[in-house]
Amino acid sequence: MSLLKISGTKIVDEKGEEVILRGAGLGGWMNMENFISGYPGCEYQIRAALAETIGTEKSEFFFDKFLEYFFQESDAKFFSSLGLNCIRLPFNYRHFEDDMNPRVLKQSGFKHLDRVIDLCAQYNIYTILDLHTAPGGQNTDWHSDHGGHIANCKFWNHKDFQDRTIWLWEELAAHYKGNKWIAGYNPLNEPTDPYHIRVIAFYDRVYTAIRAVDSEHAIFFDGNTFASDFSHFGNSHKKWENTAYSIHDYSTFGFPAAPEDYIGAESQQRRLRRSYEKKREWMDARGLCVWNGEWGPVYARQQYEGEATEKINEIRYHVLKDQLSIYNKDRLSWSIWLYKDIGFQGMVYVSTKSAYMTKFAEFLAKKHRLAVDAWGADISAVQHVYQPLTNHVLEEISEQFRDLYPAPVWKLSDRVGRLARNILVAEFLVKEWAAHFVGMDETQLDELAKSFLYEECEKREGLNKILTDNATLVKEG
Ligand SMILES: O[C@@H]1[C@@H](O)[C@H](O[C@@H]2CO[C@@H](O[C@@H]3CO[C@@H](O)[C@H](O)[C@H]3O)[C@H](O)[C@H]2O)OC[C@H]1O
Repeated sequence: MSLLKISGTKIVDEKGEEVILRGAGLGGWMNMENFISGYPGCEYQIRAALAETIGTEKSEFFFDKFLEYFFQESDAKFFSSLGLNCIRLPFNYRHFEDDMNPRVLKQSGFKHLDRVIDLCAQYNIYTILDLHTAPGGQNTDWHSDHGGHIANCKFWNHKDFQDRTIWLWEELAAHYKGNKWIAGYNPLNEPTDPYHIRVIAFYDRVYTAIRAVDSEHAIFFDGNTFASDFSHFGNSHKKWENTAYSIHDYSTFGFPAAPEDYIGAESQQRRLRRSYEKKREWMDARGLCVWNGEWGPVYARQQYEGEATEKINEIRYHVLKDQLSIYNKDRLSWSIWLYKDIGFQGMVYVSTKSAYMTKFAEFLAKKHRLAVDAWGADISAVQHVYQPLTNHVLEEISEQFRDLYPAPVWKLSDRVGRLARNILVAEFLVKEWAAHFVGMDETQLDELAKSFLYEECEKREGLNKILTDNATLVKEG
């Protein structure tokens, strides 16, 4: 067996036969996220708060146990039993480099990443390494773990952050060179470069750096603006070999803010397809390989949406199926977001009866009510608080100055409330989250982390069935 390669529009094996990668992202693990792992704000904030609250030793013990339990052999076995063959592994640079000790590799970063890559390999699952959080933060959102929202942020304006990212990829490429179960490297998740050209210059640099160390692994480049826009890429692809291009195909119909209930009407299907086709236009015009690195609806939860849960989720499954039928026709490789979480989007989720969910039940309900997680937020309970602020901006700022990048992806009305909730209010909740750990000993911390163990989790059967059906469909096709 040799490494997978990109050949024209396809991913191929050593015999030149097409391999369609179908799977999920392991978000919330080596790049923790508020709505996935169950806390407010950003990972660096809760790590600092927990260390302050219970001490560094206990805090590190908890996070290490969390990493250990989150993905184990039983997860790989289950995942492969569904007929899926690839896991995207998002990680945070902080596992490999300390901001106060830049360019010194932390070998400890490989402990869990190597473990999971090897476990997946044992079950014939490819992995794709995804740098989800780069030094300085490469996008406007919580998942690049920098605590701000400015698109023209540190990563794009300070060469040193880019240099450190290049250095990190050199180290990673040297470490993983030759590993046949790694399908490739995804050097930067969802860049948001308001000028659209610095991202291309960065890709040139990271491509050259990786290739100098590792000439074999495929590279998967995300489009700008949350992997949706390649319109400024021009002829850049001519410099990049063995490279595929990643779109993130989230449909508004799969979220609480959908404009209407999805019933599969012709106009809705057209909208679904159009939004997908627009993202891959640049690749299609040039015969390049497309990978859908993130997509998928979020789901209603009994504890929040009550009786409406089932009906909402049927609608979301309908969106999911219609997206898959588009992808199947195109023989598209995809990675659904998300393998495991606390119950909003994952194929597998932490049980409401678990130690973690019991301890945090009230706190998580408050977070939900305050809509402090931007992802799929239901803002109905707090809209009245933020509407005056939106009105204020509308009254005081003339139309010509309202469209701040990433507009039109971020609309003004979303932007004002979203930032206030997701950054400002969330910050006040960080210490409240950490306070739940006061007085816990290692046995109790272990128990809490164990809530994320596969054996303790529930499965989103409807979602898994649809994924399996489609994985098989394509194999037979
Ligand atoms: O870590 C992931 C993260 O990668 C992902 O990021 C979001 C992707 O979607 C972005 O909004 C979409 C932009 O395009 C429109 O057409 C879609 O309707 C929007 O959903 C969003 O701003 C990013 O944060 O999200 C989930 C995280 O867990």
